Amino acid sequence: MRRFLFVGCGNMGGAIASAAMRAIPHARITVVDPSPERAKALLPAGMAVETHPDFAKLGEARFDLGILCVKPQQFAELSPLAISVIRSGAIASIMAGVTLDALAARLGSERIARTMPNLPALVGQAMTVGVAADGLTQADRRMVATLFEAVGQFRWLSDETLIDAATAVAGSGPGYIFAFAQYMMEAAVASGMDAALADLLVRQTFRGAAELMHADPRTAEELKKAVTSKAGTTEAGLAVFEAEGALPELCLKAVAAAAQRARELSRTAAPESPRQ
Ligand SMILES: NC(=O)C1=CN([C@@H]2O[C@H](COP(=O)(O)OP(=O)(O)OC[C@H]3O[C@@H](n4cnc5c(N)ncnc54)[C@H](O)[C@@H]3O)[C@@H](O)[C@H]2O)C=CC1
Ligand SMILES: O=C(O)[C@@H]1CCC=N1
Repeated sequence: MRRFLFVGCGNMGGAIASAAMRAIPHARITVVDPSPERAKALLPAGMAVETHPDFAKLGEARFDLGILCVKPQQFAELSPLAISVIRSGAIASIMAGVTLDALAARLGSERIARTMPNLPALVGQAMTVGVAADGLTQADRRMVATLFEAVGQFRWLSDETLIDAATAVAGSGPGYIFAFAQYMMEAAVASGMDAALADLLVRQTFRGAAELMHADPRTAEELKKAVTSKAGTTEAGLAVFEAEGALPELCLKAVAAAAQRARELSRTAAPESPRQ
């Protein structure tokens, strides 16, 4: 039996805890969240989860893995009691921009993984990367990988500096895709469609394109060419997206800006004193 402690059960904690309950046999899940009603609403009905508003009743409890799913500011405010419970086992953080050094300094433990999942965890299709501190054992690494494989795909990174780029591409990536869908819907409405039809056309086009890209071994560029007829409509649309300074350059700039923000968050969340 694996005992998982979820610290924070909002969008991401709720999604990962739900998947763990479904996919990991004998997982025993405990959730601490000051909004237990919201937390329960985000978890599947009828599943056995112990939910607490704080750590008051957990002083003696021990866990195999604590998963930190709070915002970085909320992490900074965790009580000494919370920290002593969390560090009873291995620890996985999903917080953007909180480094292994900052985690180790605050938690007083080296059995830590810093991970970055994304919101499609809600439908079991997350992309998660992780980087392990030296103190994480092989058994801990397998436990962390098993947890994140329950919500999608998981890869270990060998270098922590890559996690900022991974955050900019995959952590934030669904937000860019949803923004693109939003603008396509707005363009469809501007072309005369009603909002419901625009919504249907864009949702199904995104779903179909994503499933094709998953199922078909051709590269994204090859698939793009398969849609594009010589002197046809796609070519006309792509000429706008691929004009100088347009989408390719915007993607480079957006990923660089998000990675830069991740680095800034790391500096803000840096430990006040270096770890011993
Ligand atoms: N939303 C996203 O797409 C992604 C978010 N992340 C990271 O996940 C973390 C959580 O993000 P969301 O789930 O979106 O936020 P959220 O606001 O939905 O969830 C945070 C939860 O933590 C709870 N909380 C606050 N203080 C607490 C405490 N002292 N003890 C226990 N629980 C406490 C809140 O009540 C809330 O339910 C952030 O650090 C973010 O960087 C990582 C990847 C993707
Ligand atoms: O926007 C953020 O900071 C978090 C991390 C990746 C997705 N959401």
